[in-house]
Amino acid sequence: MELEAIPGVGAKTAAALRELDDPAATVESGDVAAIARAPGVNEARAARIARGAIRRRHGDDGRVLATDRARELYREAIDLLRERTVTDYAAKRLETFYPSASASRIEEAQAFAAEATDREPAPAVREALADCAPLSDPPTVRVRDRCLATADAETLARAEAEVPELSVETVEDARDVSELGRSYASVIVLDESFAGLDVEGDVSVRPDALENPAETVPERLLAFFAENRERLEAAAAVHEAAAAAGDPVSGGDPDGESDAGTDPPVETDRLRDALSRLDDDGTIAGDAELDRLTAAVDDLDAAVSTAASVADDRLREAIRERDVTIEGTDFLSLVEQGARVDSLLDRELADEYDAAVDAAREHLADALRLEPEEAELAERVFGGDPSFPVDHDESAVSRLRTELSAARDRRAAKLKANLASDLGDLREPVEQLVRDALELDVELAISRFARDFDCAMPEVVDPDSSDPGFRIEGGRSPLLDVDFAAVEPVDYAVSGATLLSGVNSGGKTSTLDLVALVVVLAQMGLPVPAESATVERFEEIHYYAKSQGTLDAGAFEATLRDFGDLVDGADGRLVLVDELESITEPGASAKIIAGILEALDDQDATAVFVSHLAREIRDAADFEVAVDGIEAAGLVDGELRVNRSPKKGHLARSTPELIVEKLADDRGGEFYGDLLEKF
Ligand SMILES: Nc1ncnc2c1ncn2[C@@H]1O[C@H](COP(=O)(O)OP(=O)(O)OP(=O)(O)O)[C@@H](O)[C@H]1O
Repeated sequence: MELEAIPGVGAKTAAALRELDDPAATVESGDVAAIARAPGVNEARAARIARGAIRRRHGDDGRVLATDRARELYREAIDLLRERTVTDYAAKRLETFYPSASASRIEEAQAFAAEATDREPAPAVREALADCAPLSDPPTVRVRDRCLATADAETLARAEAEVPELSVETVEDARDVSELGRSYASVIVLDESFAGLDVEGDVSVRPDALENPAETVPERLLAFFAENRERLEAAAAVHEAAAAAGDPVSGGDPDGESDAGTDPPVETDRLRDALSRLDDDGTIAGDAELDRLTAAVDDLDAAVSTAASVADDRLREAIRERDVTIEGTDFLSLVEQGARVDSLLDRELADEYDAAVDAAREHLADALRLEPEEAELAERVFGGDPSFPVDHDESAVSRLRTELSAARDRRAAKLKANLASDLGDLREPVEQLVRDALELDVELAISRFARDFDCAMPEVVDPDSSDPGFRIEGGRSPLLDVDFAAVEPVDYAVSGATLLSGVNSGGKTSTLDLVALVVVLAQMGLPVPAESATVERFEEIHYYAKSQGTLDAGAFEATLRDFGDLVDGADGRLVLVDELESITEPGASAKIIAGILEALDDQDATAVFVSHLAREIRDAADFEVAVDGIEAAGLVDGELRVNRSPKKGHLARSTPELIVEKLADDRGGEFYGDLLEKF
């Protein structure tokens, strides 16, 4: 696939995406986190790219949201969903849902949403999701004790690109290799031509080394798992919590094409076991023998010096308690030549000296927890010529250190290789494990949204169906300034162009918001806050909010031009307009609105114009304008009692009319009666 063919992907972004393992498949997968691994692509951008790929797949290049207010409503819908996510990932991923005019896209999203709404949002799962995040790639680890070697320039370039962790050295012959063997603990020769090579040291010829990075640089895998430990444990916990809640994470994928199977892609116990063998810095953890050898190397110098002190103390004590007879000649030589007492020690305190040396050896072996064969080496550290304080043999210490370090490195390398081989099997499945957990957050957000606002999956019908326009039953807008529990259900259906009249604060604007929200959500493929809804698949949604007061001539002209464009090819459009009359004086407004309505009606657009001038517009129109009304049942204690569902074919009485009527009833008299007649 040409990446540049995706809407919104230019040459630069395409170049960044090509850095991904499988750019086309990743972009197509809709996996926002995976796309965001491309250099310089953040998650918001990744969501746009994923959306672009969806559009391309469905040949969906239209823009349904045609006005600022329509876009605002979409943002509000997205916000309601995002508030219900736990992870940042899910919040971004929700942005791949957009109102579409493509039947196949809506169906695809509906299938995903339908499965999502079946999910039971269990609190334990939400809790487990808190630490979930997409996997990240750790920075390249440099491994200094191993190198790759080749005589071939091409192999060299490939090796440098594929195994940045290791130095790649050029060799021409066995001598070069043997030279490397002296500088590196191990050398891996990549050329077949060196097969059968017999040089000293840990040198192997492995032409397939680049194909098996897990073997060549187990550190890479270990670093990956160490870096992602918390995320992996969190993802495992999500799977377990979901299974415990009786709603296991299935291997759903972001395209909504779920596949069967409810077992997590990785046995979580196996993953935990592997992780427990790994330290946070990518080294081996939890191996007693490795810990012993590491500590022995680290503590060697300190242990030698305490062992010497132990011997000194023993000897000091022994000397203090002994009467030493010293011959005159010895005494003379001591006094005259400053001779050392070593000879005396040897002669007079040989047993005590031996006991002190034994104590030092024992201490060293105990302190370093040495194995018998190591202890043999350690014995040589003490026991040279008698001296006080007791001396140790530095070269024996150094030999012991070399032995212990080599044993430690051998042990670590073996464990690393074993662990890397276990982790290698998990590398792919854990990607799925984490992705499924994060996708579950998306699903649960949709499910919670649907539950919180008593949603139903709408029917989205073809524009040329027998039932175009929209029909909402029991719609309750979550965008109102009242508690959702207090929102009164609204039934409203419109096919063609209609005026919506009604008392002040009757809920006209709220009705437009509800219609826009339901249509936007329906075309996103999501459930809508209504008992049921049928919505035409609109090409475009034009929602104009109430204008703030009269416009000056220039702004008025611009607005009129907008509407001129709007009525041009209006077929398939949903037009929602709130009190357009306020843009200019009432008389002119009525004529303009009548004209626009007429043009829209002619073209089979669906339109709702909220207006207080319904009567005047109807009078100014050359066709039978449909008028619906939000009716007040009356004024009770100065409060309006409103039936929130617009009544079809009904011009609602205005608030002033209601008040005059009330006065006529309450007060009686000619004036109020005459006034009422004028309405
Ligand atoms: N379905 C509903 N359930 C409960 N309250 C509602 C509902 N619809 C509207 N309201 C309440 O009525 C208030 C006024 O609604 P809205 O602004 O939609 O009326 P309006 O008819 O457009 O008013 P105006 O003619 O002044 O523009 C809202 O702020 C909300 O508190």
